[in-house]
Amino acid sequence: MSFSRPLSRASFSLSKKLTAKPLSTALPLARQIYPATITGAIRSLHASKSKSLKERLEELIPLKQEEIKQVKKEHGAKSLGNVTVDMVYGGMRGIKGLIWEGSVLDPEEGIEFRGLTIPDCRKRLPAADGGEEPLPEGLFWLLLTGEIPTKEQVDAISAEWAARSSIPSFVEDLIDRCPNTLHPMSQFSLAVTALQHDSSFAKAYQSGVNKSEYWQYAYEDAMDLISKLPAIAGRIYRNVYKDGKVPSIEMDKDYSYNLAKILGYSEDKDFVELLRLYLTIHSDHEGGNVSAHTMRLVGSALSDPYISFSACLNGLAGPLHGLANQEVVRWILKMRDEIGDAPSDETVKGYVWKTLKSGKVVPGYGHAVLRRTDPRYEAQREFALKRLPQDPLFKLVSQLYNIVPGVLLEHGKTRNPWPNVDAHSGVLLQHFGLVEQNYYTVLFGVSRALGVLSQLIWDRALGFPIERPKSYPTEMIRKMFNEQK
Ligand SMILES: CC(=O)SCCNC(=O)CCNC(=O)[C@H](O)C(C)(C)COP(=O)(O)OP(=O)(O)OC[C@H]1O[C@@H](n2cnc3c(N)ncnc32)[C@H](O)[C@@H]1OP(=O)(O)O
Ligand SMILES: O=C([O-])CC(=O)C(=O)O
Repeated sequence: MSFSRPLSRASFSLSKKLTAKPLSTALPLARQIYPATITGAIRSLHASKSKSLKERLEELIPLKQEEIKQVKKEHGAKSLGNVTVDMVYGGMRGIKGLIWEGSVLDPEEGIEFRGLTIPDCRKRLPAADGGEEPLPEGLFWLLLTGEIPTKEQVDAISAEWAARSSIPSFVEDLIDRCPNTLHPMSQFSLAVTALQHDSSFAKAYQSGVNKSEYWQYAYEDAMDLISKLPAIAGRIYRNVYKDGKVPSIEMDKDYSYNLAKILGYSEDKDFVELLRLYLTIHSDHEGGNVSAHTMRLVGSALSDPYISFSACLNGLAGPLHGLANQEVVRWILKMRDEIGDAPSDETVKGYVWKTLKSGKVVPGYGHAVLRRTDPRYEAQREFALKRLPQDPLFKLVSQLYNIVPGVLLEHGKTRNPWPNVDAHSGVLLQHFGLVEQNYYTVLFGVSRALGVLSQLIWDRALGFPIERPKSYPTEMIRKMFNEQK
């Protein structure tokens, strides 16, 4: 196996994805799946310029309800594919069992947010004044409506999120009482659960509100929760790693700037830009990943958005999922300690083999669905090549990109030898001085809120039922098929 082969294939994907495309050719996957919705959404772009997000949703919900009624009438009895015994034992891989409106993941193309790839989003979503990267506020609008908002609409969301950002003092106390040794993700999940105290959805349900109105309360909770995440995430960071003093939010600044400010890094424009990109690209990855699916499952019991999101965060905190970004940096730093910061390719190869032979995974590589370099990795690599090309850890990450896929192919087990999003994110944060690896998944969680909460609003608007798939014990599977012989 030549070392250069994996990178050249990845580079090919990169250059292919970065070629400027008109929107009409940038949407092949989405068009196959929901042509009318996407085309309709694009057509309606101009009509909706003066609307607020909630007003626009009010218009879109009855249309989507009607569309689903039609789809069920026309196609309700058709099969989406077989479910084999292997699939059931294999983590349900490949079973088409969920509806998720905001994004679709194609193994070869990567993620599309309402039909837009990551390069499309970086080109088309509004950026901050003087900035280049998309504002996550715009991505949230896109996920919810399928439309690209104007800069004014995005600014309105920034202002609304800043206005809703304060957290109750008992939640501050709760975070302050956590020992510094409690993992930041556990503190995060705990604080989000406590915010449930003020859930509009839970209160409305208790007061017996009509189910046709559920989405409005889910919307209010989602907006409040997203708004409060910087105050929570920032407080955890300042308590665990700094002096415990939490800077205040600025009402006229965007979400990423404010998060950067609370963390203590807003002076560095490049860091703020990184955060805008980071929060955009980590937001959504269709419905089957552990965090999104957990959100859907828990929310389907009409658990309110806060406790559903807290469950989602607990899933994200697993090392095979979001926590992998922490594991990647730990693994790279350990490698540097063991073999130095300018190792030969052969020495790096030996370190990767040592990890595999000790029965561990190589963090940041492989994916349950993707069969190419993750476009989120590519976006971060592009950011690094432009803004920190000489960073020594970035150089190690690039060297690993050249070597790990070849080793994993030779090892012969991993279905996808290419890097995923987590192989890159931590090294960028390290560059800007945010070196505390255990904190990284908290930032991932802030971003994931945008995807899972936008879908939860739709779940309530569309009246999706409680999730309850069928299960069997092994003994029954055996008997079922033995009897057929
Ligand atoms: C945001 C995200 O969640 S992205 C994913 C982040 N996670 C990581 O980077 C952790 C490292 N990667 C992995 O563990 C896996 O590739 C996962 C969890 C992402 C996907 O898991 P799967 O869909 O089961 O992967 P796949 O079908 O390729 O697994 C086949 C075998 O290869 C192994 N494998 C997969 N990836 C790797 C890897 N990076 N290093 C070593 N072995 C691997 C699996 O553990 C499995 O081994 P087993 O048969 O002994 O159980
Ligand atoms: O899609 C997955 O299974 C995991 C992932 O990359 C994500 O959730 O961002």
